[in-house]
Amino acid sequence: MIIMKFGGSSIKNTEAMRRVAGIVQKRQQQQPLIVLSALGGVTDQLIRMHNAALEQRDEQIATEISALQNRHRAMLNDLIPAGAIYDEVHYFLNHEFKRLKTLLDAVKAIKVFSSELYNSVIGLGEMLSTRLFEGYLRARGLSAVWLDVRPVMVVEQNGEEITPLLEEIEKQARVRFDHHLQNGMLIVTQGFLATTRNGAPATLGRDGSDYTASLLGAALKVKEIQIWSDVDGILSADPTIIKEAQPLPFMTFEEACELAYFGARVLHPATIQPALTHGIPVRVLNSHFPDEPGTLIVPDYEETKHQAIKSIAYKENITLLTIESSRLLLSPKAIEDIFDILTRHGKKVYAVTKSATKLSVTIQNNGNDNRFLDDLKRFGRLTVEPRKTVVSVVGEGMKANPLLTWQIIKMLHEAGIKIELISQFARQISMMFIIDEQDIPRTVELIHARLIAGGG
Ligand SMILES: Nc1ncnc2c1ncn2[C@@H]1O[C@H](COP(=O)(O)OP(=O)(O)O)[C@@H](O)[C@H]1O
Ligand SMILES: N[C@@H](CC(=O)OP(=O)(O)O)C(=O)O
Repeated sequence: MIIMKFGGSSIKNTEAMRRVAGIVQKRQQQQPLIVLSALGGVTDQLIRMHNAALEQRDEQIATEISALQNRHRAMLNDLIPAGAIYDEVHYFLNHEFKRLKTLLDAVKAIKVFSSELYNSVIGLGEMLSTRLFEGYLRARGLSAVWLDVRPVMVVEQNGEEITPLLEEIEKQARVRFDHHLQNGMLIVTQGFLATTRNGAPATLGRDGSDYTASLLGAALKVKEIQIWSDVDGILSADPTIIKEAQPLPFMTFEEACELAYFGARVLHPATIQPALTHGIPVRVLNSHFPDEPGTLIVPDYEETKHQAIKSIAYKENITLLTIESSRLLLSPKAIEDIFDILTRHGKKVYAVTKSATKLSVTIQNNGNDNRFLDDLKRFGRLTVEPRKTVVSVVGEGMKANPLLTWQIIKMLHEAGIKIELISQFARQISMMFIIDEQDIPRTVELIHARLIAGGG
């Protein structure tokens, strides 16, 4: 059995969905369980609708709802001929659109943010896409069944932190999925969606469908977890900057995790952990070119070692905070308190460096609430530098080549690119540094040309 997860880019229109159905049909012998995201762009649209409802912007809500309905209905009309399956899916979609209106009315009525309402609204896209796809598979004559992932994907929610409850997920997956699998059915289910232990709607976070795939893969002990996207695998750099970026045939779990964490959007960073725990290989494939081999992510293998740097990733919208105070010299508790403040305000920390009296941390700039800065000022002189980027270069071979760090620093210095902060563990597979946002293209191009495409 395998998991096949298709992201929004793979099912964004009728043609794409037909292609995906063909891919699944060809691999039926491997007993795939299919995990789908919402159609490309739909989750963003649902977030816009939710925000419009909070701000009572009725006209915008009406326009967005009709665009969403038209898009799904047009696909239904194209994909499924008139008949019982069409009627069933049509009824389901209408029911979900009505539910969406009710939820948005509730958001408008209470006028304050409710995480339950928010999660219900933004999770609706996966309900629509999966029902459409399952109906289409049946219309093609395949034995498919639509299953609701929400009672299976049980999580604990603590503020913004989501922890999947693995034992419960495994138990629920066995109870709800096993007999369909034994009957040879193609299960179609939703990525991204989850439910808290108390039954409240939740999600696994943006781009979380990859994580769903690996959690289900681990729960059902599958042979392989496949992440199907719109690129030929994990590439040597972001293809939007480097057109000639090349797919990497193999990666270790550790390399993939680092790259995903530092911005290689093609894979959600949490995907690796459940797969790693159970030693299940993850393969990243292109739904536009399904016969390409893609990238296979495995615990370890020899060939990786020869190329020092394999890929480069970056994460924008980073703020560099530096606190300068003699308290940092004398009180270890001050550091604990600083991290406590960042955690309480939901700030994800990417890199940290400390000297005798200075502490620098880089955080993702999420949201406009800057009250945490006032809290941090209590500790000493605070410098806030926004619009930074964390860049990470990754490759198993870096362990054996400490001079690479020096080469990168020298190269960027000669190009006039200022590095703000460097973070690297000794004998590790990655190195990370902070630059100005405006220097991203030049930095990525330089490192890719000289140290990745050039072979290092
Ligand atoms: N190193 C990388 N390798 C592959 N893709 C990358 C990388 N860095 C960024 N990307 C981007 O990630 C995109 C795929 O992620 P995403 O749009 O979330 O796909 P999906 O809808 O399939 O989940 C690619 O189209 C590509 O532009
Ligand atoms: N639809 C959700 C979950 C997801 O994973 O989407 P995608 O696979 O298209 O990145 C989101 O946009 O966040």
